Amino acid sequence: MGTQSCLLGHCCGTTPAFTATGLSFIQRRAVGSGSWFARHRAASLDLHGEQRRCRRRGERYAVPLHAAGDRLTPFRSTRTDLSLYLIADVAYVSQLGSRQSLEELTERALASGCVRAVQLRDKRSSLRKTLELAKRLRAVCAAAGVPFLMNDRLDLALAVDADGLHVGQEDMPLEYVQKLVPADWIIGASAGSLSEVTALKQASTAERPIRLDYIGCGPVFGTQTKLDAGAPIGIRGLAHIVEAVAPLPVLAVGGIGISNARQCISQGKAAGIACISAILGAEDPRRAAEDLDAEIRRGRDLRVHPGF
Ligand SMILES: Cc1ncc(COP(=O)(O)OP(=O)(O)O)c(N)n1
Ligand SMILES: Cc1ncsc1CCOP(=O)(O)O
Repeated sequence: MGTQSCLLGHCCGTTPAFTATGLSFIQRRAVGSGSWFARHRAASLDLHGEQRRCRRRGERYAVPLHAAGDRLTPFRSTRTDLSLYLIADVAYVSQLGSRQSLEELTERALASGCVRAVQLRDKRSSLRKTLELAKRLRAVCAAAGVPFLMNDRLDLALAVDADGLHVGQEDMPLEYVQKLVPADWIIGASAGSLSEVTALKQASTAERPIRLDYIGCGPVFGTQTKLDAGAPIGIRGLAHIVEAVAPLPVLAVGGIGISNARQCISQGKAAGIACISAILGAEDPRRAAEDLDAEIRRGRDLRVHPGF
C-alpha cells in the first residue's frame, strides 16, 4: 500500500474506500472543502485555467501521481495525444551513415503530420554540441507544431525552452525534476518492470505528489538501438505495466515497427508507440510515420471490435 493510502487510513481509522471516480471518500470530502486536493483534482480537468489561477496565486502546479492511494493519475487528461512518439537518436543516425542530418530526417517524419512528439536523445556528444542540436531540433518541431522533449538533460531542456523532459530510473528523480520545470511541461518516465513502477509510485507522497504525463515502457521487443535496454518484456509484460499504472498513458518502446505496432495497442493496451529505427532508419521517414500511424489506428479499432 502506498504511503498516501497509509496516511489516509490512519487519519480516519479506516481503510480508504475507492470509488468509481478513483477518489476515496476522504478525498471526496477534501474536494468539497476547497482543499489542496480540490485544486489539483480540478487541475487535471481544466489544465490551462488551473495553471493560470495557480500562477496568479504564485503557486506551483502539480497533480498527484497516485491521487487515490496506489494509482497513478495523469497530469493532464489523456487527450494529450502522444500516440506516435519519435525518439531522435543522435548515435543511431550517425551510425546509419545517412547523408541527411538528424534534423532533416526528423523534418521529413514530421511532414507526415502523424508524429505527435519528438524527444532528442544524445548520449555521447559534448554538452555544447547537444545544446546546438537541441536548438535546431526544437525549431524544427516548433515549425511543425509538435512538442519537443529532451532525454535525461534537464539543464539543456531548460536552456532551449523545451516542451518537456523524459527521465529514466537513473536520471534526476521526478520529485526534483518537478521542482525545477515549468508547470506546463510534458513529463515522461521509463518503467520496464513492475518493480520500477513501484519505485515511481513510492517517490510520490501526499506531501510531495509527483506529476507525470506518460510512462515509456520497454524494451517490449529486441532492439539494437539501446544495447543496455535489458531483456524484452513482450506484449504480456507491456499489458501488465499498462494495468499497473492506469490511467496513466503508456508508450511501448523497443523494437517497435510496422509488424508489431498494432499488437502493442490492441493487446498490449498501450496508448502509443515510441520508436527510433522504424522511422529514422526508413528509406522514407514520412511514409514510415504514416504507416505506423495507420497501424496505431487499426490497433485501436481492434480493441473496440476484437473480430475486426
Ligand atoms: C519514450 C521513451 N521511453 C523510454 C525511454 C528510455 O529512457 P531511459 O530509460 O532513460 O533510457 P535512455 O533513453 O536514457 O537510454 C526513452 N528514452 N523514451
Ligand atoms: C530508447 C529505448 N528505450 C528502451 S528501448 C529503446 C530503443 C528504441 O529504439 P528502436 O525503436 O530502434 O528499437
